[in-house]
Amino acid sequence: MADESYDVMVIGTSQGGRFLPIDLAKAGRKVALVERGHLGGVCVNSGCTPTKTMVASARAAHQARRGAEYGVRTGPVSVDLAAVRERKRAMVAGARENYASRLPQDGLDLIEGEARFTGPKTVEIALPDGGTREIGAPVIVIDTGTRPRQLTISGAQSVPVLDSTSIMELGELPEHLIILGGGYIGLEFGQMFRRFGSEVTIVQTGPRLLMREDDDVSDEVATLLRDEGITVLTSATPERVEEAGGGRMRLTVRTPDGERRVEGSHLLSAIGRVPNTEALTPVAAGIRLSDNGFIEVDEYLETSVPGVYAMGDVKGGPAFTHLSFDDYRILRTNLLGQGKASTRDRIVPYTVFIDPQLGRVGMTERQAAEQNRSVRVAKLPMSAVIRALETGETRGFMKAVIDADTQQILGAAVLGTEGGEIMTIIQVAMLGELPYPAMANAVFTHPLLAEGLNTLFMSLDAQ
Ligand SMILES: Cc1cc2nc3c(=O)[nH]c(=O)nc-3n(C[C@H](O)[C@H](O)[C@H](O)COP(=O)(O)OP(=O)(O)OC[C@H]3O[C@@H](n4cnc5c(N)ncnc54)[C@H](O)[C@@H]3O)c2cc1C
Ligand SMILES: NC(=O)c1ccc[n+]([C@@H]2O[C@H](COP(=O)([O-])OP(=O)(O)OC[C@H]3O[C@@H](n4cnc5c(N)ncnc54)[C@H](O)[C@@H]3O)[C@@H](O)[C@H]2O)c1
Repeated sequence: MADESYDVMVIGTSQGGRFLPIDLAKAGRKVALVERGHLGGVCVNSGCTPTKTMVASARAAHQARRGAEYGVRTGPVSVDLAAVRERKRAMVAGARENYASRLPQDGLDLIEGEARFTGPKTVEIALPDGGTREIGAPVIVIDTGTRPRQLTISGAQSVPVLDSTSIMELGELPEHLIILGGGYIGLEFGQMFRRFGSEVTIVQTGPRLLMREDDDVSDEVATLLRDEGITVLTSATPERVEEAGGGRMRLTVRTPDGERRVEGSHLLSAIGRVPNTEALTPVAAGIRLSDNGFIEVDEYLETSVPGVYAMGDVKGGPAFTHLSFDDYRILRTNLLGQGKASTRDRIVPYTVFIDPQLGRVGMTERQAAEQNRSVRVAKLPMSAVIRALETGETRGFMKAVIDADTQQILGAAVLGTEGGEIMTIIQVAMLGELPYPAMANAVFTHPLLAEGLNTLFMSLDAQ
C-alpha cells in the first residue's frame, strides 16, 4: 500500500498534455501531477518555442542581407548572439509563466520531483529536499518525453559536445559549427547558425537529409542549404573527434570515398532522441517497453498494464507537440467517459522550420509505392506561384500524392515560403475528404500562395 492515494497521477508536464490534469481535476478527480524539471516540458523550455524564436532572428538577418534584391539599402549585417539569446530566454520565461498560471485548480497537486514506479499502480517520488513520497493511483498517465541521444564516438568525452539545449545558450557565435545529424534538429540549427554568420558543416550518416522524405524533397533541401553556403556531407559516418589546438576540434568521418577530416570550433550532436524511461523504472510496474526503450501502447494509449497510459514522445513514433496534444484529447475523452477515442487513422502533419519551410502531411510518394497503391503525383515549382515571385521567395516546390482511383489526396509536401501553412490547407482538404478537383477549382484569393494550389492540382488534368 502507498502512503497517499489519488484518483489519477500524471507524470511529466508537457506543452501537449498540459490540460489533461486540469480537466480531470475540474471533473472532480483528485489528481497528482509530478514534474522533475521545468514546467511545460521540452516544447516550451528547450524545443519548439526557443528554436522558433531563434529561427525568426536568423530569418531577419537573412532578409536584411537580401535587402538590395528588393531595392532596399542596408549596411553590413551582423548578429549579436547574446541579444538573440535574451529574446529567446524572455520568450521561454513567458511561456513557462503562462503554463504555471493555469495550473492552480481545486483537486490538483503539483509535486516537484522525479517519479519511479515501485509497482503497477504505485510510484515513489524523489523530492528536491532528498525526501520521498509514495503515491498510489488506479489511473496513471506517463508523459515523460525524450532527451538527446548521447554521442558515443571515440573522443566524444574529451571535447565539448553541444546538444539542442546547450547550443541555444551560447553567447558568442561559433566560427565553424560541425553538426552531426541531418534530421529536423540538425537542419534547423544548421541554417540558423549559418544565417547568424557561422561556417556550418552538416554530417549525416544516411544517404540523404531528412530520411523520411521522398528523394526529391531531400535533394531540394540539400540544394537550398548548400546555396546558403552550408557544407552538407551525406553517407558520412563520424568515427572519432579530437582536440586540434587553439580551441578547435577535428572530426574524422568515414565516407564512401574514404576517410575525411573536418575541423571546427564547435560540435553539435543532433543524432536523435531517447525515451525518458530509465529513471521511471516502468518495468517495476510490468509495463512493456519496445527494444529501444519506448513505452508500448495500444490505439487507446493504454500500456500493457490496464489503467496505465502513455502519451507524447515516450511512446515512440512521430514526435511532435501537436501529437502529444492530440493524445491529450484522446485520454480526456476516454478517461472522462465521453466516448472511445483512438489514434487510428490519425492524419499526421508536421513542419520542418527551415526557410523556406517544409510542410508535410500524410503519405509520401515512396510510402504509396511501398503499399502498392496506384497514385498520381502533382508537382509545381514555387517559381510558378505569382505570390512567391512577387515576394521574391521562389525556392522549393509543392507536391501532392493522389489516389488514382478515388481522386482523394493521400499526402503532400510543400517546400516553400509559408510551406507549413499551405500544407495545412491541403490537410484540411484531406480531413474533409475532398477529391483533388475541388482544390483545382476552388476560388482562392489572388494573389495568395494558396492560389498556387489551383495550379498544382490542375496540373493533374494536363498530364
Ligand atoms: C530542439 C527541438 C525543437 C522542436 N521543435 C518542434 C516543433 O517545432 N514542433 C513540434 O511539434 N515539435 C517540436 N519538437 C518536439 C516536441 O518538443 C516534443 O514532441 C514534445 O515536447 C513532446 O511532448 P511530450 O508530451 O512527450 O513531453 P515532453 O515535452 O518531452 O515533457 C516531458 C516532461 O516529463 C518530465 N519527466 C521525465 N521523466 C520524469 C520522471 N521520471 N519524473 C517526473 N518528471 C519526468 C520532464 O522533465 C519533462 O518536463 C522539438 C523538439 C526539440 C528537442
Ligand atoms: N519542426 C519540428 O517539428 C521539430 C524540430 C526539431 C525536432 N523535432 C522532433 O525531435 C525529434 C528528434 O530530432 P533529431 O533531428 O535529433 O532526430 P531525427 O531522428 O529526426 O534525425 C537524426 C538524424 O541523425 C542521423 N544520424 C544518426 N546517427 C548519426 C551519427 N552518429 N552521425 C551523424 N548522423 C547521424 C540520422 O540519419 C537522422 O537523419 C524529431 O524526430 C522530431 O520529431 C521536431
